[in-house]
Amino acid sequence: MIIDISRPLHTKTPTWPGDTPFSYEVSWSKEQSGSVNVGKLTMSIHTGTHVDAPFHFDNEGKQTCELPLERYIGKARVVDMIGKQSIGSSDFQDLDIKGVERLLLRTSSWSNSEMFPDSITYLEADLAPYLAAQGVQLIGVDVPSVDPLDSKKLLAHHALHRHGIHILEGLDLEGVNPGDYELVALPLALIEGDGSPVRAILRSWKGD
Ligand SMILES: Nc1ccccc1C(=O)C[C@H](N)C(=O)O
Ligand SMILES: [Zn+2]
Ligand SMILES: [Zn+2]
Repeated sequence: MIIDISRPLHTKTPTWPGDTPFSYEVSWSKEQSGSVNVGKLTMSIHTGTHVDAPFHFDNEGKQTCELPLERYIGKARVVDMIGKQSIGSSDFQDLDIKGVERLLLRTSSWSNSEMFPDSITYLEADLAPYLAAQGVQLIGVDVPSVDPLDSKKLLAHHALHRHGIHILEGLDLEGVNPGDYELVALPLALIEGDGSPVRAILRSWKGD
């Protein structure tokens, strides 16, 4: 069974304040072309469910096509982090995540999916070295950013990047039970890019 953990993209999908609104239109209709409807898509890369490429926050960082695909496909653990203002290494005291390569955090802090949130559960800068020591290589969150929404320094983004942890944002983890799954969330083959929208799905893990 496939669990779709992507947010739907349509004109009501909230965008980062000030960023490009989402739009899809048939720019060349079947009547006009004589054969097909042809669509045109305009959106920010950071709308809905997406990956951040390091170039998003580092001019020297890797762009989308340079992202290693194996990070975005494989065994992943969903953990419950509901009701926290922020998440640091101490929040993992009672959890054993040793050897978990892909970690998805269910914060449930984006309550109204039709509105951009006012505040979200964010990651503390001390989390990245802790996660890296456990073997984590990809972190996924159910909110638009791993940092506080008003952050300019993006401490969590930079710390995760320094520790080789890739970032997946804007997941929909409502109703997903904690546990192990297979994750697929592949970025597009954009030659240039500061990230990419993804179709993110989970499948039940069928054993190692
Ligand atoms: N789309 C934006 C427009 C303007 C300023 C920031 C953004 C971001 O998306 C940054 C965010 N920290 C992010 O997680 O990727
Ligand atoms: Zn982003
Ligand atoms: Zn980000």
